[in-house]
Amino acid sequence: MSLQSIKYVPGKLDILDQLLLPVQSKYVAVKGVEDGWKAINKMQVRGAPAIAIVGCLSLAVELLPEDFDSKKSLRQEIEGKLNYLVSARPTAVNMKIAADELIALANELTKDEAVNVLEMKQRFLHATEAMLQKDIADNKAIGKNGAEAILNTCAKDTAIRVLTHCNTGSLATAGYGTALGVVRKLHELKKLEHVYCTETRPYNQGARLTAYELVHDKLPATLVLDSMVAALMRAKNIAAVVVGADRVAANGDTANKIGTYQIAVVAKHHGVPFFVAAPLTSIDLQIPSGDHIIIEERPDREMTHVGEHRIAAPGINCWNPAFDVTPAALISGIITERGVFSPQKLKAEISALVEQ
Ligand SMILES: CSC[C@H]1O[C@H](OP(=O)(O)O)[C@H](O)[C@@H]1O
Repeated sequence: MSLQSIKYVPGKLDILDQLLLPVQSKYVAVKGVEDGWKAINKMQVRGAPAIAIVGCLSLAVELLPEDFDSKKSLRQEIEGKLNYLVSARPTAVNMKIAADELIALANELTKDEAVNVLEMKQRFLHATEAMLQKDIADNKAIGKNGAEAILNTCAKDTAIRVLTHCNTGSLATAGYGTALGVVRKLHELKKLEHVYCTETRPYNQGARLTAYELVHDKLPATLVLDSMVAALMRAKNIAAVVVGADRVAANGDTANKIGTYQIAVVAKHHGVPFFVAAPLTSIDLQIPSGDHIIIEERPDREMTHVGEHRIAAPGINCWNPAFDVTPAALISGIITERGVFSPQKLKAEISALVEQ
């Protein structure tokens, strides 16, 4: 059982094909940007941070053997290929933010007369490669900050039960995870009595991926159906919900896997704190609210079939949005690597951090 979703050395990128998990653990080569785009679009790799990392590294492996006759031509290649990668899936913002930052770096290096085209390529490659370790460090910080925030809402001397949705672990990131990183930290602190994970229809990130990670790490865990969340909160004394994010708007509205919104509504009804865990690279201060987030709609077949087996009547219409938006009013806190923020103060506090 491998939990390393991404394997990279300069010139070689392999990803764990998450469409085959948990039955088969198989790595597939990503030899360039077209492979990267297809792997992201088909969801062989998924999860907002992992999408950005695999997208950018797919460009790195493509550029490494290439020679460029000018910095301008290299810059044009970088900008064109990164913007193409952003088009693979529209909702998660991490790929867009990474693309914008790397394009800004390419523009800066193009203007710097002290940098030749070879050095420009090397510095670009190093910037993409740095994403791997930074993501793991961010996730460890998110885990620590999130565990502290959740424990602060509970009686100090008790281990707690938490619920999570979709997959936000090592299979959605470079390692450790965001919301699942918080769960891992609670376990490390011996404060996790039990974690419940939803199956997360129709791609089944919970049943296929989160359960895979929890069994691998030997955490006390139970899989529940998406339809069980209300009954679970009534019966099992859930202390907190912690989920990931694909895009957090400036007012704290959060786009995340479909089903997150209704979990937040049920948590409100039961008085259960509801936390979002995400790196700053998932926060889009350029959009004022969740109304501006594009929600990806995916193929009907993801709903009508499980693998090759049809489970829905032929001819039925389907609606398959991959995400929904949870209003900031339902979110207790947004857990990041730089701290935990109330949605109402997010924009002001993140802006102040970025300006530092
Ligand atoms: C840390 S992963 C964030 C986010 O991505 C997942 O969506 P998908 O599996 O479609 O890429 C899910 O919404 C996670 O919460």
